[in-house]
Amino acid sequence: MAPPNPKVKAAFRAMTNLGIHESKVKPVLKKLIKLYEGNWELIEADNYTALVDAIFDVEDNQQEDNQEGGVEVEAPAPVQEVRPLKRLRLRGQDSQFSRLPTSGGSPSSAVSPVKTHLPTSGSAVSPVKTHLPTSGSAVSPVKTHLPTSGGSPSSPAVSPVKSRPQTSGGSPTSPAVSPVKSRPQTSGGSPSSPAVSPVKSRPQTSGGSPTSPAVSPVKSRPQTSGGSPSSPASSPLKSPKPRPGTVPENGSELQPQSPSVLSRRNAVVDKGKKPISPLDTSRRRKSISDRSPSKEQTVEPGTSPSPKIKTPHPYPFIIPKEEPVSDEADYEVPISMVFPEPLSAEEQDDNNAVASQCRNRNVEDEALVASQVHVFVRSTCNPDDITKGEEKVKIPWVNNSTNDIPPLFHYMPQNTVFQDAYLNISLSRIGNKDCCSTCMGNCVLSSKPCSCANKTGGDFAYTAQGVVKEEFLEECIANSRTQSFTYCKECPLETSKNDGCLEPCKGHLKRKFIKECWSKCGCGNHCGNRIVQRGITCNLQVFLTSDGKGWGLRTLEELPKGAFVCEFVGEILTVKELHERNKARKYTLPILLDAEWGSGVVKDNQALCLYAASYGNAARFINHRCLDANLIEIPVEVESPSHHYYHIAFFTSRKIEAQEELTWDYGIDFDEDDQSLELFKCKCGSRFCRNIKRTNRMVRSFTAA
Ligand SMILES: C[S@@+](CC[C@H](N)C(=O)[O-])C[C@H]1O[C@@H](n2cnc3c(N)ncnc32)[C@H](O)[C@@H]1O
Repeated sequence: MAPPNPKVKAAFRAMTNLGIHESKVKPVLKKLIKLYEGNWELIEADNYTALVDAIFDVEDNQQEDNQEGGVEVEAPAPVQEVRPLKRLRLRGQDSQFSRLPTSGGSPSSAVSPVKTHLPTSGSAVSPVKTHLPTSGSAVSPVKTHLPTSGGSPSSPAVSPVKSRPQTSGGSPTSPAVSPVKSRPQTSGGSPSSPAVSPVKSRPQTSGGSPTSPAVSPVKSRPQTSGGSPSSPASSPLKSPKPRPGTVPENGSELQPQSPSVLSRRNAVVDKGKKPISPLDTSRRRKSISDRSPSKEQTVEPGTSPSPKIKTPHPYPFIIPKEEPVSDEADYEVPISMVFPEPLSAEEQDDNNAVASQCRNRNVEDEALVASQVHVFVRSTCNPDDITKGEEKVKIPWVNNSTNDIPPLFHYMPQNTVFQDAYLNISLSRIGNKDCCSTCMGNCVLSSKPCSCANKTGGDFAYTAQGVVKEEFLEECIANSRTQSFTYCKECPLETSKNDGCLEPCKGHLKRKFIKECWSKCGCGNHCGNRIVQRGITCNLQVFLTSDGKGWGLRTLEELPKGAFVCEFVGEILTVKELHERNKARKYTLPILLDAEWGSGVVKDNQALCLYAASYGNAARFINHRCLDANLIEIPVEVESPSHHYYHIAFFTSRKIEAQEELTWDYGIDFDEDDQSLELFKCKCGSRFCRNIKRTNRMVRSFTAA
């Protein structure tokens, strides 16, 4: 028999000093060693906080289980024993994850007990108790079963916490927030930087208070038949009131822009273009009629073609490893988890610091990192599903080349108001022309276009097969390339800056809208004119790109031309909030929901944008490609009869092969001469790359001089 590991002995000793008996320590320690892949630094850090946490949670769970089953709970441990453990655990929670968002706006104390099962190296399944934020006080108990490392071929590595594949019963809730469309920017392209968000706003209502915390349902997700009452997906979009500037540093660097974007100086860039004045046409894109059929380099060598195939472990802390603790059989280790709520700017900083420290493994305060990492890992980095069960499909992530993990963010399946945005979505505002209340079944199969189709332009945008019609799609693509703009007399973006320096409107891209049927329509949820609102249905995967763009999103299945991939989801901000955020955090370039701004009906304080750095969905991982990207964004009207608020949906602009990276043209103008705007060095690889052209021009002019 191998001599006892001195680290194990030291751990026992430390626990004994805290009054915890060896018998309680041993099984938990064994699990922890596996969970942390034998990384003793994490276990020992902060006087064995992780171990104490786990032991404590085991006890908690045992007690809860006993209570649930009506069984007499064993006598509580002496107060002296328990207190120090509680403190340790609570301190960690308080530091970053204790306050949970609720749809009601106030930090919620309510949590949804969700049972998940931790993967184990053997066949045993470890039940893990998680506490998820709820949209209200409702609690939805959800049981999840994690595959064991040996059992599930789909598990690339053992994940500390496995969220269950979504289900009809409704997913656990997620912290509410709302997306906004911004553009990616940033110097150097941080792989950890979050994302972008599209959304569009509608003409504000004159009576509505822009600052009203009114909650409006933004996006319904009809397909979750069971619809958890606590699911934020079905709840209004009002988020709690986090402090302004809650964007993680790395997230703030990622805002892609499509419809419109802000520069660091708050200059508007539409479709990624440099601020353009009505008189300045020089910066507009030239129309290119033939789209390049070239495909992105997509398949990462050695990556799994589908989530079903086992891939090398992407995360260093979660891979079980042989450890000489004991030869006892694996057993269940319940661990309590509290999911985070939107973090304050400071907390975001802390989190980002933790994440980057984890990556670099070059930290000054290992103890701090270690004490936070286990919570972070459990709640955020499930390699089997970044959505935490919020979507109908799982979206795994893989990284076969480095130890990097995806950036910290809160997965959110639908846009949610950050604070002041007023959406004014109500059934009473949806008139007869705005819905097809007398329709039945599937509108798309009808020979006559319904009212919704009329609003789309006289015909349905979707075919009976559920893809965007060729003609409609081609028009959208052409519009995005030729860039036709409208201009405000007084642009909400400029006036909301409130800096005494009113600049002319930079222009807002004209777009073709799709109007989908919705709840006030007579048709059913299966109606073919309800595509975007059903959410993601294709198999996607987040992966670390091999060409320096950081993380990217790819499809694991072949997608036909015109197929819906995902919506751009993020926080819904007013442009005023956006400016405030930009003051607090430089380099943020959100996307504007500016479809109606040129009409003059949108007041400054009602103009909206989307911001996906902190809260968003899989779209935050979509990288930019100049001109011949394989996705096109199309604004989609679902629940709002005007274009004050709307959704931005990504559809394939051509057939896409399985394993191809999904890309979107952020609309960046690499000729940007605004010194305050830091753009990443484009590595899209397109032969139309605007950055390459710019570089070539610079070289030429340099040589000429
Ligand atoms: C919306 S995020 C996309 C996801 C991001 N790659 C990540 O790792 O989180 C936008 C950021 O990705 C990087 N990026 C996107 N497209 C790129 C490109 N074509 N070339 C270089 N970097 C790119 C830039 O850092 C940009 O700020």
